[in-house]
Amino acid sequence: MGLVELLKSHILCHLIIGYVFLASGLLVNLLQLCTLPLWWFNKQLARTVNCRLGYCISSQGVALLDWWSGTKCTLYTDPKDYPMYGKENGIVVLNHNFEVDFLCGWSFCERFGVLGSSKVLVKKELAYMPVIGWMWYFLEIVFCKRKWEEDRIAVAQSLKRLRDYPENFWFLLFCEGTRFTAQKHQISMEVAEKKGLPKLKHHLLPRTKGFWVTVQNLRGSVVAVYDSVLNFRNNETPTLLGILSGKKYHADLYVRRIPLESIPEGEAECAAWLHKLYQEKDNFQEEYIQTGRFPGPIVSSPQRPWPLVNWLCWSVLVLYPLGVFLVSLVSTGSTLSILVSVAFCSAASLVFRWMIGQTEISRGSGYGNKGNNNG
Ligand SMILES: CC/C=C\C/C=C\C/C=C\C/C=C\C/C=C\C/C=C\CCC(=O)SCCNC(=O)CCNC(=O)[C@H](O)C(C)(C)COP(=O)(O)OP(=O)(O)OC[C@H]1O[C@@H](n2cnc3c(N)ncnc32)[C@H](O)[C@@H]1OP(=O)(O)O
Ligand SMILES: CCCCCCCC/C=C\CCCCCCCC(=O)OC[C@@H](O)COP(=O)(O)O
Repeated sequence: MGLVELLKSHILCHLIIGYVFLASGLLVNLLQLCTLPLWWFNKQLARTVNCRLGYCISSQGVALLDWWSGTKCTLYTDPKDYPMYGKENGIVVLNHNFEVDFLCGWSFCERFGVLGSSKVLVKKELAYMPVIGWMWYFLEIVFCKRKWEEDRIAVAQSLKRLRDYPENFWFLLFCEGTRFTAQKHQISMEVAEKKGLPKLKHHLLPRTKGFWVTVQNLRGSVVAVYDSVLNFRNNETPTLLGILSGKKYHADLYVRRIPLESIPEGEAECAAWLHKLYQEKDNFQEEYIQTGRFPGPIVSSPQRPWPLVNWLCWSVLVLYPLGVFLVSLVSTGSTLSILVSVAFCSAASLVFRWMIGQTEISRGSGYGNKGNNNG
C-alpha cells in the first residue's frame, strides 16, 4: 500500500471529510432556510437558488466518488441520444442493488449539469436525515411512505408541483422499492409466480404504482424515460466506507432513452409495460454478467472540475475556523471546555457514521421481506 492509499484509509482523514461535510452541509441547510421568504415573492428564483445550494452538498458526494476514490463511471448509450441528456426532463428507472448507486447517479447528474435539480421518489425515513434529508425538503424531492393508500394523493400532489420547475431535472425511480437481497428476491418471485409474471433473476419484482403515478403526473413536462442498468466491474459490491477509504471501483451504466409518448396511459397497461421493461433490464444484466459489458457503444461523458473546486472551497471555509478554535482551545482552554469539545466531536462522528449506516444494505428496512409491505 502506497503512502497516498495509507493516508486515504486513515481515520483522521475520514473525520476531516465528515467534519467538512456536516459543517458545510448544515450551513447550506441554514441558507436554504433563509430562502423561505423568497418563495412568496419569487418562487422560481427561490427554486433556482436552492438548486445551487443543493449542488454544494451533493457535489461533495461526487467529489468523494470521482476525485477522492478515483472511481470511474463508464456510460453505454446510443450516441444519437447523448445530446439530449441534461437538456430535457427525464424519468430515470434504475436497478437498486448497490449501496453507492445514489453516488453514481449523482456523478452522472453532475456530468450532464442536472445535479442540483435532480429528483427522486424517496422513502420518508430519509427526510429526517440531517444535511441530505433537509436539503431534499427544499429541493421538492418526492417522499413516500411505501403505503399506497397514504401515498397516492401526497405523491401525486408533489409530482404536480414539479411541472413548472425552472431547471431541467431527472426524476429517479427505484421501482423495486428497496435494495436487492436474496430473501427479498425470493419473496418477490413468489409474488411474481402468484401473479403469473415471468421470473426475474437480477431484479426484484417492480412496484408499478409509483411509476404509473409519476408518468401520469409528469406527462407534458417530462419527455423521456431513461431506462438505466448499473453494474460494477469484477463482481465488486462497493460500499460508502470503501469509497471514503479511497478504494477505487469501476461502474458501468447502460442507458436507453425511451420517448414518454410510447408508454401507455392506462394503469394496467402501464404496469404491464413496466414489467416487460424489467424483463429487458434483467436480460441486460445477464449479458453484463456473461460478457462483462452492456450492449451498445461506450460514450465518453467527461468529469467536470466543479465538484472538486466546490469541495476545496468549503474545506477552506470550515477548516480554517476549526483550526483557529483548536489552537485557542489547546493554548487557553479549561479542562471542561476541552472535554465538551471532545464530546461534541465524538457526537458529530457518530452522526456521520450513522448517516453512512443508512446506505448499508445489511441495515436496510424489512420492506419487501414478508410478501407484504411492512417496513
Ligand atoms: C444519462 C444518465 C442517466 C441516468 C443516471 C442515473 C441516475 C441519476 C438520476 C438521479 C439521481 C437523483 C438522486 C439520487 C439520490 C439519492 C437517492 C437514494 C435513495 C433513495 C431511494 C429510495 O428511497 S427507494 C424507496 C422509495 N421508492 C419507491 O419505493 C419507489 C417504488 N415504489 C412504488 O412505486 C410503490 O408503488 C409506492 C411507493 C408508490 C407505494 O408503495 P406500496 O408498498 O404501497 O406499493 P404497492 O401498492 O405498489 O405494493 C403492493 C403491490 O405490490 C405487490 N407486492 C407485494 N409484495 C411484494 C413484493 N415483495 N415484491 C413485489 N411486489 C409485491 C402486491 O401484490 C401489490 O400488487 P398490485 O398488483 O396490487 O399493485
Ligand atoms: C466529501 C464528503 C462527502 C460525503 C458524501 C456523502 C456522505 C453522506 C452520508 C450519507 C448519505 C446518505 C444518503 C442516503 C441516500 C441513500 C440511501 C438509500 O440507498 O436508501 C435506500 C432506499 O432506497 C431503500 O431502502 P431499503 O433498502 O428499503 O432499506
